[in-house]
Amino acid sequence: MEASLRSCSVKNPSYGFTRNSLFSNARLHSLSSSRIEFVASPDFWSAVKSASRSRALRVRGIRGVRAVLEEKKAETNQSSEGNVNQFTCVMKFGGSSLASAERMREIAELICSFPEERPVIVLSAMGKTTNKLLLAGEKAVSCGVSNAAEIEELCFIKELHLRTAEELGVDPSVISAHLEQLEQLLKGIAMMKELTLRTTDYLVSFGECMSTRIFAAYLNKIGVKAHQYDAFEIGFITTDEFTNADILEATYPAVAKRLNSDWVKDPAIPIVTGFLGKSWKSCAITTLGRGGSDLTATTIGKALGLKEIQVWKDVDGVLTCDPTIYPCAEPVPYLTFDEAAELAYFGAQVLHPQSMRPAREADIPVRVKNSYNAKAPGTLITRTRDMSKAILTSIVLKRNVTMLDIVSTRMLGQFGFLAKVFSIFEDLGISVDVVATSEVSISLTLDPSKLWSRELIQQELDHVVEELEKIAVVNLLQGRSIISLIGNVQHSSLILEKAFHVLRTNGVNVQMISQGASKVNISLIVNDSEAEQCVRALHQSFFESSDLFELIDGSTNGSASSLH
Ligand SMILES: Nc1ncnc2c1ncn2[C@@H]1O[C@H](COP(=O)(O)OP(=O)(O)O)[C@@H](O)[C@H]1O
Ligand SMILES: N[C@@H](CC(=O)OP(=O)(O)O)C(=O)O
Repeated sequence: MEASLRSCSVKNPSYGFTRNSLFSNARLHSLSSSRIEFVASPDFWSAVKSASRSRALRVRGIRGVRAVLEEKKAETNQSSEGNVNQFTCVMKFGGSSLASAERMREIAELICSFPEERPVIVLSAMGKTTNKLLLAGEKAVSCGVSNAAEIEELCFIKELHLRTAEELGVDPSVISAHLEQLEQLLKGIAMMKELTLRTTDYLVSFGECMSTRIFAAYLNKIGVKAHQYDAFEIGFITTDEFTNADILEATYPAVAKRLNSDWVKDPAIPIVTGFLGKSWKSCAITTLGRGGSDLTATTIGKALGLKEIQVWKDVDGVLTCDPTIYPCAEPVPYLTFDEAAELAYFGAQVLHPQSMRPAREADIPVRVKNSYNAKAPGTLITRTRDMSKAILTSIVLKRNVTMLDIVSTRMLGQFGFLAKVFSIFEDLGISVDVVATSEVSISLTLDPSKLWSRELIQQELDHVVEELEKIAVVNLLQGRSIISLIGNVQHSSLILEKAFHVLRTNGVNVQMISQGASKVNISLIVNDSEAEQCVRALHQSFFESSDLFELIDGSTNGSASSLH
């Protein structure tokens, strides 16, 4: 076992050290009368940390002597708990990379093509399995117990997973218990005629539980030793907001300890379920919100202190806009964590909105790559990047947004208006996306899916308006879109000048505008019906013509594609 070197100096050197005073799970490295150096097992360091906040330790066998442990940096990779790290990177593969046996074979080859890496692998469910499971759950509520086994989506999922196992030459018994339990669960839902959020999470967990079992079995079959892990069994502790749970801090040391110590006992590539966790209160399975496997990957990256987090998608990295809106979108080579977080939060499906947080906290680069085109450089996301030539990075569209215009019924100079408005949103548990204010009025937008999990239903909206009307005149406007211009807000005047020119020539009236405190995002609110046309026109203007480059540095040599 490789281990880290720690040094330990004695505060009262007159006592000295002997070989006998060594800790049972530390190996002697060097010894003098006042200083001892040893190689410690991963467990040792966490025991020390939990035993003493000051990191001072009473050395066993020498009464009265206090030793101060110092960490010797940079000897080896360290996990979040100071454990020795056995792994170099995390590689996450989404549903689009795992849609069939053929794709799984290619992913196995891809992993093996990096023999210098010791990766942790995070997998999503195969293809569109999560959507199918959700649909199966909805159908089960009203189909009757006797019809539950025949639900089309259940049959599809069974067939896909059994066929994949067969085509990969894997024993179907690795998933047969799960398929059986899934059918039982759907019958249970049919019997109860009810699908709670907690049951929804249990239901969708079958997707990741099965994809990881098939893939780990396949790697073992081709001679690559792998070990399947359910995230909810290895320390992914979450809040109990079912369908949109948040990772709790306790996750980091727990996951590091489990993965590292298992590797020490029996080295094998960990194949971990993305998207899933365990509620700290109820101990039930939770999910991290749609696309949550990205967050699983960055959490593991931080827990293990890895050098890189890779998320493998079906596109050549983060693109200048959603390719389904405009196929001419181009890859963005570099992004900061802030840019990527804004982009994800404001609707770019390519990354989970919370996934940048652990990577940013631990300062670990995230690389977005294409599993269909591994040679493409992808997008590298880091804390900082050269912004000297950056103007606009990406254009993001969030549809189906509700906008509220709130005008105070009191006089100008009335203080506390903003506080009152926001306390109403807080009380109702509603998240606000974009805000623009004056002293007596506020325009804001509400997240369409209220944290990704459920629709802001009309009843809830009526309730918001009712509460706000106690202090203001309220105008509710539905069917709006947020177009977010992610980029270098140092050039905000230039970006706005160009954007408004484009929108004016396309006959579009902007209904609200806001520049975020993060200084990487300008948001424009337009009608849903005009939004896609706006994105295409903005893309053409910002990324496909060279006049912007000329405007920024007066040069005529630049190309538009160097501007992000
Ligand atoms: N700005 C963007 N850059 C790249 N992809 C985007 C962007 N906006 C939306 N997408 C969509 O995100 C998809 C990739 O994300 P996702 O489906 O979650 O991948 P996976 O399932 O592999 O994790 C792409 O196929 C693309 O259609
Ligand atoms: N399977 C889950 C989690 C996930 O991250 O999926 P993907 O990586 O395919 O976006 C979902 O569909 O939401």
